[in-house]
Amino acid sequence: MKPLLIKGSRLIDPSQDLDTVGDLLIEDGKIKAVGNNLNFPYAEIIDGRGLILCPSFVDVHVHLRDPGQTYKEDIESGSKCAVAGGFTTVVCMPNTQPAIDSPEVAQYVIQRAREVGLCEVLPAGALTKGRQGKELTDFFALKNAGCVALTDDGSPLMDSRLMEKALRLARQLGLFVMNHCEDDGLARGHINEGYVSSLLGIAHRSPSAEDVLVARDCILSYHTKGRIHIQHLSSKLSVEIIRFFKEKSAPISCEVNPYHLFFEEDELLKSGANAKVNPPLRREEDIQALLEGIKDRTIDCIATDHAPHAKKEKGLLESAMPGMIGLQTALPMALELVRRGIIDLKRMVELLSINPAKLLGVERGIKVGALANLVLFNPDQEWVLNEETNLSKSQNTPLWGKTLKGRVVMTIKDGKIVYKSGA
Ligand SMILES: NC(=O)N[C@@H](CC(=O)O)C(=O)O
Ligand SMILES: [Zn+2]
Repeated sequence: MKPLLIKGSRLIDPSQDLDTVGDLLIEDGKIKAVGNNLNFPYAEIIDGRGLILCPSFVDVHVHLRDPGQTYKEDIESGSKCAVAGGFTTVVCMPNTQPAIDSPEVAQYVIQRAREVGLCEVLPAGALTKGRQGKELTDFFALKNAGCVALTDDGSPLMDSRLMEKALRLARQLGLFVMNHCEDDGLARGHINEGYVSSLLGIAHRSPSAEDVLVARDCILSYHTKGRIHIQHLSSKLSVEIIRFFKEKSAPISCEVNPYHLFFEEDELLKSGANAKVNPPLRREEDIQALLEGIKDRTIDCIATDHAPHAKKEKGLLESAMPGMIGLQTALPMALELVRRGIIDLKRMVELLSINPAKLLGVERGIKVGALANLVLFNPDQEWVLNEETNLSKSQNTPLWGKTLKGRVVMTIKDGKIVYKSGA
């Protein structure tokens, strides 16, 4: 591979307290030099002027639907979406068919991702066999097969005794537990409990469903000292509960799906089932609480919960599958937070790259000698997510056909260009 010399971009890396314009040389997969007026005659020169170069993004919550539901996404199409969105590491959820509840399925995912050769795909193993919530999986075997975390995502683990045991066991194995926090009994409905659910007469999923399980899992993490990662936060009170337990030094981390930072429940009246997601889009007061959590570091990372569904699965609201695709839209949405003055670019890179990388123990950073996992993006380029630009097998997002601001120009994984935008 020819060395790459990216010249004149704005280099941003909060882990190195770096925000400066300069040149960066990549050789043999690693960052070889960072500085001004670098000249290496044998290198491929990339003009980075007017662009931002930062550590590539890490997504701890994606659904690649492979094995078993590859009609709506697979490891190849999902990897293409990831690198086009600036991600070079993703954690894929185990709600596949069969579930990732055995070493064999975990190994399939890892091998397939290596064959595709675009993005590092790290499987999360299921917490319980078949994600049934009844019997813990073999955490030791799943860890040895390459699983980095354990979750039954798509479903909560309701049995508190099992959750307590899982936290203890995962801690001993150096794994962490993630949970989809919506209490089954309170989340039988489809959309947020509010004016839209009453207007449409559709059964709701109350915020209490999330708050109750977030509180339980924080309490269990506090007592067991087992690491819990709360997935896709959506409610005001759950942010406050996590803030309280983080102040008591419980080993808790959490994520937010960008859609919950921008869209209220009334988006369902505009986008129909394309705005149906679990947990559901809620209200302005929830959005404000999540944004507060983004600012004061209660929320550790942005995770897309990229959840592809086929058109036929996004018909009537009640029967539609919940979830939205998000790998290619995370950057423009996160940049909108910067444009609105809610966070700065350094905090954005922390949320999309540095923090999720730390959660997983994967390396990210602009420092000489580090593996070159980088993304070069144009924060001002406008583009539309449509048939031409979408790389997912699915199109389920309220952002379909909308103009987005901010686009990846190039994504580099271990020194190799794995994505280059056509435009
Ligand atoms: N978030 C969703 O609404 N759907 C996810 C499952 C999940 O993450 O809960 C999916 O797999 O489609
Ligand atoms: Zn979930």
